[in-house]
Amino acid sequence: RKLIAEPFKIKVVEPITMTSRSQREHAMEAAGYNTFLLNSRDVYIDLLTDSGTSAMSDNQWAGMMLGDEAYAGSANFHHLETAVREIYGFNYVVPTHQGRGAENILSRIAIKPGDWVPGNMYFTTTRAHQELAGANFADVIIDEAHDPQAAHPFKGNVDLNKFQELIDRVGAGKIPYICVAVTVNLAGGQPVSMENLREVSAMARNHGIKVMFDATRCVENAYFIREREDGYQNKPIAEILKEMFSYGDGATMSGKKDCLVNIGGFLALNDAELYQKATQLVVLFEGMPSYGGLAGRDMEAMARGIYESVDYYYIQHRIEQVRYLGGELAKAGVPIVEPVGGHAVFLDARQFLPHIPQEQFPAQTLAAQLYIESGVRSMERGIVSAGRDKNGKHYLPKLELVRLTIPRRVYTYAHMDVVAEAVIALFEQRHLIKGLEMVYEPPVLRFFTARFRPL
Ligand SMILES: CC1=C(O)/C(=C\N=C(/C)C(=O)O)C(COP(=O)(O)O)=CN1
Repeated sequence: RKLIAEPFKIKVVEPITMTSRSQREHAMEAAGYNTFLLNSRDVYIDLLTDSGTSAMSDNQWAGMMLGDEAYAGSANFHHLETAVREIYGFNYVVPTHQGRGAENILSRIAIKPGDWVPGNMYFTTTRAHQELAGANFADVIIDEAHDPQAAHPFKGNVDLNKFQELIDRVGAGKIPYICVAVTVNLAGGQPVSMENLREVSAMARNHGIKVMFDATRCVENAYFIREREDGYQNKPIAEILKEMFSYGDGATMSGKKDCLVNIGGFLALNDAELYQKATQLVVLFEGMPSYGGLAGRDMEAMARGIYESVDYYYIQHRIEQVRYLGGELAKAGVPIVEPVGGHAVFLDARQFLPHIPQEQFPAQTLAAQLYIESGVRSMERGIVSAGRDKNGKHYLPKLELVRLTIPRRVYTYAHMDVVAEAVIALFEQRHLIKGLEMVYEPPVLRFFTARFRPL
């Protein structure tokens, strides 16, 4: 594969340092074998998340100097509003401090206790806010999404039969909206096809059910449509994105991913009445509707990031770099989720460590061991992230994954090679790896602060 050179040159660098194995063993033990609890200074290559960890451009940094910090009516808010209207096509924008700020508001204004919210697989904070507002989450993603080896080109697709079955079972009146994530993080950064969006939108609208996107990685989704769907081969990314969102009524957005900022998000809506309800709540949780918990400079950086994110050469490099890492691992026989997703390579911890039962947290174990081996930080996306159901039983997800999440415009191919070498070295000695037991379990979103020790 001919490497696609970075479509940027480096102007500022942030030195990174390598630690010794004994330093890493002590750091991992002190962090309770939870990579979320490691200190950044002890991490060599940080693949914990692509959220808020991307590099801003000189254009965005210039925007930071143009912060209109007026409490109300900031010029930067109007820039953000214009960018959302132009690029995503939604009428109204409510800025929030990040994605979950928007999820909180959407859930509270749209959900009544006892409602059902179907979605293409769950995401942790999204489902938490839906359940907090009294909804039941229903997974309506196609079966292939739960099979790490299924090579379906659009594993994020909604299974229309599952959606219809839910409507028949609970009634459309109990379903305020369907949440369509583009891409699907926990399935492995998997996209939804335009055809599926069209069909989901038609079915939802026939029943008076709204379509709300989780737009967090929507540009990556647009790239996969351009690459894999007939009729979209040479369409500009911005045009594909606009069509995607034309099938929905709004979106929650974590700007910390595809808007290329370190903090920021928004709730976008088309319905004036819903927007009015959102403005009544945003003042309670985030701030005035014209800043929503963000400084003017942050809104400016996000507005500029929205325009930059639809540049073909930027997104082509981003996706191909992730795919390069996946390819290096697959070539060495390391089990990964196929096809390689948009923002990360997901190691299949079940196949990597078949001798470790799910109750001994194989993905948590693998992430901890990879850090000790190499200083590379990754994230557990398995039974620990899935948490417990209302009756206190562990959810037992089919996907027990370790996510190697690639920040945007931060690492080079040399870093990808170092990561691949480390994972392959660990794979060759995988039979020596032992499981973990959980010694501290928080009640909500336990994966952030849970602690473990080796068995
Ligand atoms: C698909 C999706 C996400 O991936 C997401 C946050 N993701 C994180 C933090 C991640 O590491 O994947 C959020 C929440 O966004 P927030 O971290 O509050 O800006 C919503 N939807």
